[in-house]
Amino acid sequence: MATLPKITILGSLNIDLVSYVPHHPLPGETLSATSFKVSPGGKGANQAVACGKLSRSSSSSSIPPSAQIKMVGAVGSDTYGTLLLSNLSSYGVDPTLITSIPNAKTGIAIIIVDEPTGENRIVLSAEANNLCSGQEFIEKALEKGTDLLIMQLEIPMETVLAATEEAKRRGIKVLLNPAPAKKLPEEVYQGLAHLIVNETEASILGEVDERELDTEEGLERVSEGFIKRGVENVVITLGARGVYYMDKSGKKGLVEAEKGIKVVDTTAAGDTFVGRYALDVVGGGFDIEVAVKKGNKASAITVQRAGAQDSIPWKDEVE
Ligand SMILES: Nc1ncnc2c1ncn2[C@@H]1O[C@H](COP(=O)(O)OP(=O)(O)OP(=O)(O)O)[C@@H](O)[C@H]1O
Repeated sequence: MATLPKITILGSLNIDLVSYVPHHPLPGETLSATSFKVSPGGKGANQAVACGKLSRSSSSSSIPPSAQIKMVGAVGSDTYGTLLLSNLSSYGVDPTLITSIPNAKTGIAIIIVDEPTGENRIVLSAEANNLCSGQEFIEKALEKGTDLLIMQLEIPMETVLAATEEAKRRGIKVLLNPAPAKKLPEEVYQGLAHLIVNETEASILGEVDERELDTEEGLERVSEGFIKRGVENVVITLGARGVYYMDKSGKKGLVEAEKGIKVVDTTAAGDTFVGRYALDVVGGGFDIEVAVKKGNKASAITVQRAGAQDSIPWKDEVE
């Protein structure tokens, strides 16, 4: 049997503790929530789940998986850590390279959602995610046979930078989704295979006003800027407008978002896009336009469902 292409995600794992309230509490106020839920999250884990679900069938037997997905990161030695690992397994992601750090706590996001308006307030405690540093993580992320390394910016920047440099040295392709946006050193862009940004990230990293992205000419200028800095493939996701792409050969275009759908919750739309696009990167005969169109279709399914990882479609739902 041919070996499956291998994608590794090096990034964050969090547990979201979500309380739904009739209004945001005032200072000193104790408020009863109308409902509460615990759900696995973190951009790293969400993108790993997107790769896992989109590379295999929900019924597991009918379609064989199209890729092997591994996650590298850190959790605490608590029940939330255990929950995150078993959750990844259930979505087809191999969690065995994730480090459970003794005496550390798992990353937590405390989210309060005002039910009438949907406005949320979030307190993020990165905890174990902040301890994701050192050569051990880089070696795991670049294990022999890795075809693509995906990273975001919810773990220490020095880990992302060191892993990027080492991946380039070893000839392993990197897909960087620099979220949340932070300025990056220029050498990151040089030889970077795939850069996927949303509008906010594009304007911060591209050093332009967000209004510049309102027109196709503006999107072209910003993308060209990244290509000149050494990126091979640039993708800007535009929410309800769709996706803009450009590669170093000059191939470019705007793919419109799917129309006539009922948008319920856009959480994890970007993560779904990254997962579907990544599977095309390792699938052979990569064509940026085709990869972007598939990503756009998959994330249109995610926005029609509530939740984060739950809302990401399986392979048999997009084919
Ligand atoms: N309202 C929508 N209708 C159709 N498709 C959408 C809509 N919103 C998002 N999408 C799809 O999802 C992709 C990613 O969305 P977006 O640009 O908002 O990413 P993001 O800001 O990284 O999202 P998130 O952080 O919530 O995961 C879009 O490029 C588009 O393909």
